[in-house]
Amino acid sequence: MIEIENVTHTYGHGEQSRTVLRDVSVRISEDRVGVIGANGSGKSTFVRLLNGLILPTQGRVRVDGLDTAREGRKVRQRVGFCFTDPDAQIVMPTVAEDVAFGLRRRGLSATEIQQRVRQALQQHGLADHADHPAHLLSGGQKQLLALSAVLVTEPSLLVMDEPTTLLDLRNARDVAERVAGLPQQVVLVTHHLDLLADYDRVLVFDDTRLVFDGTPADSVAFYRKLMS
Ligand SMILES: Nc1ncnc2c1ncn2[C@@H]1O[C@H](COP(=O)(O)OP(=O)(O)OP(=O)(O)O)[C@@H](O)[C@H]1O
Repeated sequence: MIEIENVTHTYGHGEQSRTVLRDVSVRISEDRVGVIGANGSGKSTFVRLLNGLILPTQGRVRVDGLDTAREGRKVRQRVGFCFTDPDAQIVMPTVAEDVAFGLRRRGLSATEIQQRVRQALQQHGLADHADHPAHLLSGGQKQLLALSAVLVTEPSLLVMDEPTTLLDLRNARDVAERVAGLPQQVVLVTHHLDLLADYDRVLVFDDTRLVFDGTPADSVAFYRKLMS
């Protein structure tokens, strides 16, 4: 369960400050939740609140009862985050090392780590690339690597901020289909509205506010009208 209570977020201080989210309150228990809205409307800021990457200036964010401001480490163990650009997430030289990186400090044996890494790579079509240099993968493969590196840690919530924006249509569909089949709760920010057709709920942001909250069809219709 995600609970957002009266959250306002302001970047910077004084004259340079900029409020980008205003008084957002929402409780999310559905498995598949989309987040849409114009550029700069506050979507990324909203989802970054969910794993404590950003702390609210006012209000409170809780994930499974854990306050992100007080229990950031525990929250981050539960909440996996995928960015638009997988290069921002790839930290190790080879594919297998990168997936293993997220498992450090989890108290697992080397054998367990190897097993989990092998399984994650198999699940996401990277089994043949385990020893390849990560930076030489294609864009689509890099996003699958980023996804594998997050999922290997077995989060209960997966937050994705426009993970298909840099991908061609085939790779975008591939990522979306993999995400659809996951056991995790998923919160997906996207401008690819068709990816949300089967989602349980879609939130629409506009100019710092959560302005609509409904089914994919209703939310997309609202958003299209907003943009016309
Ligand atoms: N670190 C920051 N410091 C100051 N302003 C920021 C920072 N990050 C984002 N902003 C501003 O906050 C506003 C909301 O940004 P945010 O990235 O949350 O929007 P978004 O809806 O995700 O946009 P997009 O669809 O373009 O990714 C934007 O005007 C942006 O310039």
